[in-house]
Amino acid sequence: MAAKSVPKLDPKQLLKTAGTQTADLSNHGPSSLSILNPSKSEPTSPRKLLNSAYQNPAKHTCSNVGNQRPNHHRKGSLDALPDSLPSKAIENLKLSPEQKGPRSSESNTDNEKKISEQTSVKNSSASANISDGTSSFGKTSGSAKISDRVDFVESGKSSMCRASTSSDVSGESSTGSLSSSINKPHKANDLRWEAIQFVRSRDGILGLSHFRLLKRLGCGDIGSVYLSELSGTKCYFAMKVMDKGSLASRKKLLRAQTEREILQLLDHPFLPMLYTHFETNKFSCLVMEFCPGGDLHTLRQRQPGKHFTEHAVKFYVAEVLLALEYLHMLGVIYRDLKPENVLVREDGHIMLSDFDLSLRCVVNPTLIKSSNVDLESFKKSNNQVYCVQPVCIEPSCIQPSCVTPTTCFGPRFFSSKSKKERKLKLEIANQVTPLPELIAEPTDARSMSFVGTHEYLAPEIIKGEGHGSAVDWWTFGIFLYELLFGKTPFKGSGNRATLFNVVGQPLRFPESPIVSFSARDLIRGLLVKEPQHRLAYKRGATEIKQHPFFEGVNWALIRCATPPEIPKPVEIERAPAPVASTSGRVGPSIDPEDSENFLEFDFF
Ligand SMILES: Nc1ncnc2c1ncn2[C@@H]1O[C@H](COP(=O)(O)OP(=O)(O)OP(=O)(O)O)[C@@H](O)[C@H]1O
Repeated sequence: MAAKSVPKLDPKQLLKTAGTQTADLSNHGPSSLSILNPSKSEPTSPRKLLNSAYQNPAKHTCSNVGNQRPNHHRKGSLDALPDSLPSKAIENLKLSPEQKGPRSSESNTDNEKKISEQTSVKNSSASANISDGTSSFGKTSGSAKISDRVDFVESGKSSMCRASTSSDVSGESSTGSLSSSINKPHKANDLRWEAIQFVRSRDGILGLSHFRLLKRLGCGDIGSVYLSELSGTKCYFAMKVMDKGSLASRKKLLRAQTEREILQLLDHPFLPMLYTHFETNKFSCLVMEFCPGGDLHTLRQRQPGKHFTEHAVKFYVAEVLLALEYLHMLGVIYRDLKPENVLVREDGHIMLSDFDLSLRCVVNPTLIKSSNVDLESFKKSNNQVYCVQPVCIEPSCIQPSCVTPTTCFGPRFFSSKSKKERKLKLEIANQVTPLPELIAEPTDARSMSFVGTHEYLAPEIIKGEGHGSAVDWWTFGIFLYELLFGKTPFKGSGNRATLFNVVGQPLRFPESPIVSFSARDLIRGLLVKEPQHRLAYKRGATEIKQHPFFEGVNWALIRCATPPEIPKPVEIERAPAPVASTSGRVGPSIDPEDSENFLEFDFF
């Protein structure tokens, strides 16, 4: 599913055409927020922008993707373009460098160019460098060039990483299972994890030749995903294989890098586990958990009436909500929620996949409500607010905000009181009051990018007003609607009509199936066109969790709840390697240097 940018449309014109006024389109959101680290790129003409941002779908067809909707241009595509771009859209595209987000609309081809230049420089230099996808997060410190996550990268032969973050690391990562399980504590007892660690400690390095590629599971805009076995272990993985040459020529290196960096951060039951990442001369490979249950879009098609029961929906969306909350806490705005990207794991629980459209930004978790003491009186007496250190810093975005000046690392609510008094008060608080409420989500981040899937695009993205984490709550509302009703609420006859509907048409519910009041009320709260009035805008996922729709959900134990459906065990065919291409080779074959198996791949 190709990620595409779509031109910004003039909101007023959109409204005029749509003929309905449900949103205050002149509202441009909080004005105090600005985009950091502006792009240095020159103004780009709309067509040029689109040409670079969109790839001709015909060039990148994927013959074996089973889960695509009939409307396969679900992300922005050329057929969404108005015949003549409104002047505002053109203005938008000519924003001064200060106003542009570096990844905006993927229009920032210069940025990607830089990456690609850096890559080629690195390619020609020492081949033993090890890339560290996560080290860019430490950039603000200016010194941390080696992160504790280097062990996820098996080889740096031709790293896609920025030179400044990887060039100091050389040699094979000195990983052991100890450091690995520190990085991913939830995987300490995972057999697949242990198998990877075992092979790595035995052979020193992991590469393509350690895997048998059994079957292509699907392909996306930046690579193909293969079911693969770590040879001789009966441990199965989903391996995403990306052709680096193709990524560079299509200016997708940055997207691939973003996805890898985000995957390296994750350790959550409803998000993919990246077991390892390695590079060959031609390919960049991500080895992830394999989800045999397919995706929720395909699963929905198999339900009676092509929609899930409310009970099942509650389960799936609750898990997705937790995954989004975790991502936001890491400073990741997901931006691409849709049933196709929610995979079903072996145990029936979900796994959110596909992070190449995600945006990383700064977060400043903030305590907004203490359980037993009024925050204002804290501020008066202590002038301190509970704030946790930002988790990550993406050079390409975004202004965060902590609502008040903060003292980081730990609550110091009672500094003026004696130790004894403080202890007592804390004990009482712990007994009788709910947990403190902490915002750890980038609710104020703003990006000007134009990415997503038409039916799921938030109005503020379409209007080009800048967007933040509230876009994930909009998409969450559309997602909830689609699972319940079997269709999305604003779908028009074509992509362009859909965009108009999203911005201008009011939300309506079909008469059937009958859906509870609380479900409709939650959808109404989420699908508010103005992000600042949308549910969860201020306090993030907490607001949604407290909605009556989720009454009875045990958030802490949801991973132990029984899923609505457990996938049938997959018969893993012992297909003899190599996997030959089925539809004529599109991508290059792997040469002997890349793999002893001489595999051939289809790409894109
Ligand atoms: N961990 C996994 N387990 C099972 N199948 C997977 C897994 N990851 C991906 N797939 C399958 O491979 C397909 C391609 O996935 P991929 O993430 O590369 O692209 P995509 O979701 O189509 O979107 P995009 O074009 O934005 O990258 C998916 O549609 C899915 O069916």
